[in-house]
Amino acid sequence: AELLAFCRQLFTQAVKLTRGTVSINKTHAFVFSNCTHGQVDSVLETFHLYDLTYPSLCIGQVKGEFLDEVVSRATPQWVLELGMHCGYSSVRILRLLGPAGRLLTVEQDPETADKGEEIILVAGFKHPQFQVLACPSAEAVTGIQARLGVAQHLDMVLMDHDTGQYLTDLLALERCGVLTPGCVLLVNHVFCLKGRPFLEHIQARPQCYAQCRQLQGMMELTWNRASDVC
Ligand SMILES: C[S@@+](CC[C@H](N)C(=O)[O-])C[C@H]1O[C@@H](n2cnc3c(N)ncnc32)[C@H](O)[C@@H]1O
Repeated sequence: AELLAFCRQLFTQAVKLTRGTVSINKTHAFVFSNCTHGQVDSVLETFHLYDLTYPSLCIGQVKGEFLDEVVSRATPQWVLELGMHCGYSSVRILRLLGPAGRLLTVEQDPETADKGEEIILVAGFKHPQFQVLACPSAEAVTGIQARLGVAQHLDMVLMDHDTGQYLTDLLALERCGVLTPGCVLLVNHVFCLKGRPFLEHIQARPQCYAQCRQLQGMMELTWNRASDVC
């Protein structure tokens, strides 16, 4: 069965390679025109269908289920997502938030941000459940306190943008004091070369960061800060 799964994966990858490079326009057009508008499950299934045949930047179903499990367990009120792309992970998060739950999602490319926002709306979510910030993560993180209003805290952060930017953004979040004790960080592609400074930072501070689980390069961490040692 494992060999069969491996062969299927190889075949899928080979098919995808013949379909060119990742395209936000193609992803958006496919999902927009093939899903049932207003039905969140249909939106996700249509992303999965696209992902079977075309190259895509979305985290996909396996990591998506990992994300679901983390969100369901953490029951966050405020979630920050860095790297929205076409809105796949945003939709997964939003469907699991409680009535008071809010998502701030960041995408540096304005056209991509528009397309991702449209997919979130198509899935049936409305403002102010979520807010799209079309700017680089560094800018979004710098102004995060103003966005959080009276809450002034984040319960969960998903990093799936530019691995070379992970540490800078994390340090900025630490500095502005918006991470609540117990805040969950879910960090994708954490083991790639550009992610090394981030990994070294958290591994050097076991009193501040507890490493929980990881799946295919996506790592779950908890921010334990309760003193000045961090
Ligand atoms: C891997 S995709 C995100 C996929 C998305 N999380 C999902 O699963 O559907 C990364 C996205 O982050 C954006 N990005 C890269 N660097 C960024 C930065 N510094 N600030 C904000 N967005 C960034 C890219 O434009 C791209 O759309």
